[in-house]
Amino acid sequence: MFFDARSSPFTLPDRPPNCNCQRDTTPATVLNVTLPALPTYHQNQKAKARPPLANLPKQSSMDYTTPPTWAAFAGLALLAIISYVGAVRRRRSGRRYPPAVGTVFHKLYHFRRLHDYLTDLSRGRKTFRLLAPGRRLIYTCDPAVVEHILRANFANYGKGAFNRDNTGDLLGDGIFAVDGDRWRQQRKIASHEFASSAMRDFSGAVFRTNAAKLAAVVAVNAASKQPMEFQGLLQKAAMDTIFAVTFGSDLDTLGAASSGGGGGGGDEGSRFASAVDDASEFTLLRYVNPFWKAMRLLNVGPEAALRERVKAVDAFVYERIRARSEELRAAAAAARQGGLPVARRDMLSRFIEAATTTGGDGAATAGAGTAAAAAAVDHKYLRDIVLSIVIAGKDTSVEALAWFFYMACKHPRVQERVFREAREATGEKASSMDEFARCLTDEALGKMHYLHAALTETLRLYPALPLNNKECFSDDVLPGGFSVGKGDVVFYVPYAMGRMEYLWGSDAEVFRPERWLHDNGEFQQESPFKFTAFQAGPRICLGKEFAYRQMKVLAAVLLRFFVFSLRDEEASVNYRATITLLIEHGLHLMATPR
Ligand code: HEM
Repeated sequence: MFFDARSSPFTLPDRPPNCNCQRDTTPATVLNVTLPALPTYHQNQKAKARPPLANLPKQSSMDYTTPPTWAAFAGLALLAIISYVGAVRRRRSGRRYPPAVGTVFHKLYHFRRLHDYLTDLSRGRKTFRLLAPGRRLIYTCDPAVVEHILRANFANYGKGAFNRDNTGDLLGDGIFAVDGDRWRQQRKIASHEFASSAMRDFSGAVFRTNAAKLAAVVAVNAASKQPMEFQGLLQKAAMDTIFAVTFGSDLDTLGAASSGGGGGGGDEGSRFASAVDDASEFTLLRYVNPFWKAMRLLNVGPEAALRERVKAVDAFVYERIRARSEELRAAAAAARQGGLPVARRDMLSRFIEAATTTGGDGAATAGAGTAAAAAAVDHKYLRDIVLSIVIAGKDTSVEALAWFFYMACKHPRVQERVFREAREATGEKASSMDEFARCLTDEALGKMHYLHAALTETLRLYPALPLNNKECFSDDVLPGGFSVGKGDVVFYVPYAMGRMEYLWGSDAEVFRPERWLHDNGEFQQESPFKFTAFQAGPRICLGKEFAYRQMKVLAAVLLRFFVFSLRDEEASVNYRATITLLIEHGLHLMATPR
C-alpha cells in the first residue's frame, strides 16, 4: 500500500472541529532575530475579511494550528545557535546578509500552507533568510535580485548539488535537474524540437483533438446535470496530450473517462499520473525535512513511499522506451529492405535519434542511423529526459487551467468575454465542437488577446511552479548589497511576487485580466523578472508557447459551448503542497450548455 502523506510524521494534524484555542502571538526574539508571530483565530478571520483578499481563496493557518512542539523548540534552538555563530562570523568578515525571519523548522511547520507563509514574510521585506543547518536559504521577491541570479550572473547560479540531491531520485539527469554541458545539450535538442514547424503542427492537431474529446465528456456531465471533478478531467486531457507529443501514442485516458472509467490505457495512465504526483509531493518534502537522508537510508516514512512511487514511474517509462526502441529498430530494418523511411515526430524518437546520430549536438536528422540509435541509447538518460518533459507538460498547464476555470467561475464576466472573443476570432462559422476546435488555428489563437491576458493573470496569482531556487556557485553580492556565499541557495517566489503590492499596486491580490491589456486591447508583456511564472533568462521555460497554445485551445472550446459554475460557491479551494500548485481535493464544477 502506498504511504499516506497526510498521516506522515511531517504532516501536521488538522485542528479538531470546534476547537477555539488561541495561540500566544508574542513574537519570539532571539539574538535580534524576530520570529513571525503565529496568527490568532481573530487575525485569520480579519485577514479573510480584507476586501482585496475576498477575491482570492487563501490558505488558512487555522487548518494547521496544532503546533509540533519539537519543531518549535528545534527551530528556536537552531535559531539561537546559528544566529550566534553567524553574528560572530559576520563581525569578522564585514559582510551583510539578508535579515533572518525564521528557520527551516517554521517552513516545516507551515508546510501545507507553505506559499502563503512565504507570502506573509515577503510583505515586510523583499529579501530575507530562513535559518537552516549547513547553508543559508535566501528568499526574494525583488525583481533586481531575480534578474541577477537568472540572467546577469547566470553562470554563478544553477541547480547545484542542493537541488540535484533533493530531486535526483525523481528527475535524475533530466533538463530540470542539471547544469553545464548536460543542460546545454538537452536544451539545444529540445528547443530545436519545440521550435520546429513539424512539432507545432503535430502538437496543434493533438491539442484540438483532445479539446474536442474533453468537451464531449463535459457535454455528458452537462446533459445529466451532474457535477464533475474538472481538474481530474483536465489532467486526463493534458496527460493524453503530452503523451502523444512525447511518446507518439494515444493513452486515451479521456476516452476511458467518457466510457465510464475502466479500460486499458486510461487506468494505466491514471496510475502513472498519480505515482508522479505523489513522487513530486515527497520530493518537495525533502526541501523542508532536514532528516530525509537518514530516512532514505532507513527506507522509512516519506522516503520509503518516494522509492515505491519512483519504481512505478520508472516501470511505466522504461516500457515505453523499450517499445519505441524496438519499433525504430524494426522500421529501420524494413527501410533497409526498401520500405518507407521512418518519420516519427514524437520527442522520444527525436531524442533517440539526436542522442546518437549527432553525438548530442542537437542537429538530428530524422530517420538517419535509427537502428544504431535504438540499440545504443542509454535508457536511463532517455528516461530522465522524457520524464522531465512529461512532468513539465503534464502538470503545469493543467494546474494553470484549473485555477483559470476557478477564477472564471468566481468572475462570470470573464467567461462571457472569452466566449465572444472565441467566436469572433474563428469567424463564428463552426457549429459542432469538433468543427470549432479545428478552426482554432495558430492565427485564430493569436487574435485572442483577452484570453491570453486572463490566463496570464491566473498565472500571476497561481503560478504553476510557485517556488523556485538557484544554488550560488561562488561568493557574490546581490543588487542591494546583501552577500551570498558559495553553496547558499537563493529562492525566488513567484506565488508571493504575484501578490506583492510593491510590485503590482494596491489591487495586487485582485484578479483583473485587464491589467495585461494595452488601451488598444492587445496583450502587453511584463518584465519576466517581475512576472516569474515561466522563469526568465537562458533557462526560461521551453514550453511557454506550447503551454499557451494548449491552454487557449482547451479554454476556447469549453467556454464557447458551456457556462461553468462551482458546485459549491462557499467551499474553499486550496492548493496541495507539491512541486506544482495542484488544487487539493480537485475542482468540482457544474457545466451548462450555451
Ligand atoms: C503554464 C504552464 C507552464 C509553466 C508555468 C512553466 C514554468 C516553467 C518554469 C518556472 C521553469 C523553470 C524550472 C526550473 O528551472 O526550475 C520551466 C522550465 C521548463 N519547462 Fe515549463 N512551464 C509550463 C509548461 C511547460 C510545458 C507544457 C512544457 C513542455 C511540454 C514545459 C517544458 C519546460 C522545460 C523543458 C523546462 C526546462 C528549461 C531549462 O531548464 O532549460 N513547460 N517551466
